[in-house]
Amino acid sequence: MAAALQVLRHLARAPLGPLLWGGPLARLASSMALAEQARQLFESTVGAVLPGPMLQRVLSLDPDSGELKVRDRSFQLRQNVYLVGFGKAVLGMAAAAEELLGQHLVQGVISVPKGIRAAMEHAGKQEMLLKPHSRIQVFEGAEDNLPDRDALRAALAIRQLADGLTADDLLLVLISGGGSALLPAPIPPVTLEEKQTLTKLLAARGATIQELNTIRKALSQLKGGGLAQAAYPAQVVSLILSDVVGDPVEVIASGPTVASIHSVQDCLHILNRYGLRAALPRSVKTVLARADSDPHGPHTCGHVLNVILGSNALALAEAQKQAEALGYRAVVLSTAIQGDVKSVAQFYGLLARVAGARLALPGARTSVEEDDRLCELAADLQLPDLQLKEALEAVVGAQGPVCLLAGGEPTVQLQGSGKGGRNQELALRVGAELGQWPLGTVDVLFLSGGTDGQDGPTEAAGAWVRPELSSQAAAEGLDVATFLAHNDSHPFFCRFQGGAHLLHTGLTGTNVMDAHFLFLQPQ
Ligand SMILES: Nc1ncnc2c1ncn2[C@@H]1O[C@H](COP(=O)(O)OP(=O)(O)OP(=O)(O)O)[C@@H](O)[C@H]1O
Ligand SMILES: O=C(O)[C@H](O)CO
Repeated sequence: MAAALQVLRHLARAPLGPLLWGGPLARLASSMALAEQARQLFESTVGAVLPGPMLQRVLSLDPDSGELKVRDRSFQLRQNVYLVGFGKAVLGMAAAAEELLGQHLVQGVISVPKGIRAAMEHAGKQEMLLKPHSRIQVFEGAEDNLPDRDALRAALAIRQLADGLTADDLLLVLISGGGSALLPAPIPPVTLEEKQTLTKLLAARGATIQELNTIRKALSQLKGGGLAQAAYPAQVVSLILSDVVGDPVEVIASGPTVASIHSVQDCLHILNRYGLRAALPRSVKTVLARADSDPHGPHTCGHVLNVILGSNALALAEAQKQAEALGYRAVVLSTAIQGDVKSVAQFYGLLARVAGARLALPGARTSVEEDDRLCELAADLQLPDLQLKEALEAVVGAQGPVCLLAGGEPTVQLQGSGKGGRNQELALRVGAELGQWPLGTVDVLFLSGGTDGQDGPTEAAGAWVRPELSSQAAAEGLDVATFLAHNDSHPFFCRFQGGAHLLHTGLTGTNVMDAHFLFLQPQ
């Protein structure tokens, strides 16, 4: 038995090859190899968007002249640089920035997720950590991605630093996903607890990140351009790692260095849409009413340079390269996957069916109804960059294993009080969909993972599934539909096959939304 396991482990690490196809042991080994490759591909995807290298691609400093280049703009440094930052990837970004700026950096304050330093130390990721005598003060907070007292303290320290700057100073702002929860500074009389409750309710009812952050901006001193305003007249350079589809700088971390263009009416529409307008606390009503009659109007941000450092597209481009190196025909389907997780799961389920049929028998077609239904599902999701036709054409011409890659952030409308995250819920739903179709002679694996390494309030990054999921779960006494009805994907995957389908990376120190991989391999 031990020897057989050794063989399987070896096969799991070995590149895919025709040797692995055919026969029951070979099928098991092939299945393990596929899962192992999916994990490795996910790691490479994350590796492509680690903060340090991304920052170094955009920033350079001439040590003799003190000229800082940010893409094609130059800034003269004379020990006049201050730094603030907030987000899941900001610790590594700050470490890289401090190294580059040297003596020019006077002082910094960053707000990063609770436990991130210990996690990076534990993982031996020294490049993500600040040096012992760093000039940057670190606050850890926002446990489970919710604004808390620690994050509030960090936000106040950041505001104080920004308030004290002069026209001779340069403020470097490091921004990444998760920044909204790490920079809470509610406008009085709104309290932190009230803001937290409203954010939680909006998220649970399926509000998009654009909607959520429109409300956050209206209730915050620092979001929606407030930080840039506080730093004026200093020059401000914001370096932004995008975790939002389309990289909109006004949405990422609620745009603290981008003037908000939203009106109170926009906020009221959103609150109406999610049935929250009637129950608003008095403080929120007061702040919204005041904003309507604000004589200063919106903040202006002419003194700011906002630069996107990296995004999901960069990560998937690397995944595509790696998958091709492993012998797959790889296609990036979309980097803008959004919409309800149920619709997204139906789309992937049917895509596997349609693509699998074409891969098994290149001349054959699935039924016209199935093709039409797939197009309908795709149209409902409104994915601006979807390469569906190209992907299906690539499948027909592949004559071997195929990997379809996508990225984005589906939305979960919470119905139950269960524990889970977008990625585990999506994987579970796709697993259930795959079980409905006869996939014949094609091996299928679907993986969904959050590039930050934390899927919702769980320790897993995501999960992977195969078409046998529902039947194998039933054999263990686990009913997929029941877990789904309670949004309980995490306990499901913890129990199913002893947790073997969970994707565990620990906090990665970066954050460019989620990655979805669909592997199709002829047997
Ligand atoms: N039980 C659950 N099942 C499925 N999804 C859940 C569950 N609980 C929370 N979620 C979803 O998890 C998401 C929050 O997770 P997470 O903290 O990973 O967010 P995030 O979007 O990655 O954060 P950020 O964008 O700020 O980096 C929300 O979209 C929420 O709907
Ligand atoms: O922090 C936030 O607002 C989200 O992660 C989107 O950037």
